[in-house]
Amino acid sequence: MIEFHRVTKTYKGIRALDEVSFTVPPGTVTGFLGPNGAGKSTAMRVLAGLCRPTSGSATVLGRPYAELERPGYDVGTLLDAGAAHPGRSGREVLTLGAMMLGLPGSRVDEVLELVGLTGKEGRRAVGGYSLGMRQRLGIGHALLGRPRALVLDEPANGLDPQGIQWMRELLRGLAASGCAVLLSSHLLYEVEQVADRIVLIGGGRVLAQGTLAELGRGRSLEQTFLELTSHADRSPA
Ligand SMILES: Nc1ncnc2c1ncn2[C@@H]1O[C@H](COP(=O)(O)OP(=O)(O)OP(=O)(O)O)[C@@H](O)[C@H]1O
Repeated sequence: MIEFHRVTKTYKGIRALDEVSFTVPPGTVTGFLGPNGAGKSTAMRVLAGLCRPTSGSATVLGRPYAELERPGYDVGTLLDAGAAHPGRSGREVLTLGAMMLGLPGSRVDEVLELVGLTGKEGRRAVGGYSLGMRQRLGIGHALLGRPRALVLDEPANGLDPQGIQWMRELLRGLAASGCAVLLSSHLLYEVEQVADRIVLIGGGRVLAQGTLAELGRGRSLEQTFLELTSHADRSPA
């Protein structure tokens, strides 16, 4: 379970998040949507312990990230596909991640297979990877510890149609095994295919949340998105 409880985050003069509350239940994929600058990445960074909320709490399995005893096994995150060192190979990036979690080398092979970076691709330097390959590596890194919650910031960017289909099946499979998946994306059609629930934010506030059917009431997700976000202004910090 992922839970945001009245999370506010202000930067100098900017209220990036304003009393944001929602949950991502286990066994679901929750699509996290909002226009550019809505606050999605900030919320995910707060959840992953990369920045502190000004007030409120964001928790995984009932605890803030910093208080998790085995964070790599509790929550996997992909927040920036460009974060891996460009001089390391994909296999080296995953090997370092596995070592930090105390996982055997066989888990690296499993994950390389899972994300389709086997053989030569796994041995290439990440600096030479396409965006789609970096996303696959980032998803693999997030999955190393078979976490019970997964936080993915725009993982479909750069994936080709096969890659998008692969990711859709992967996320549905993870949710079926009980994982709580929070997925941000601007690809509304894709979110419609994979998500059980939607949280829509704009101007740092939750504008709507619920199942696709509850939000849409017969409209497409795109129509709902455009209608609800057209007047979302940010309140002053
Ligand atoms: N480190 C920072 N310092 C100051 N302002 C920031 C910082 N990070 C984010 N912001 C501001 O917080 C607001 C929310 O940004 P955020 O990146 O969370 O939005 P987003 O929904 O992820 O956008 P996008 O869809 O464009 O990725 C924006 O106004 C942004 O400029």
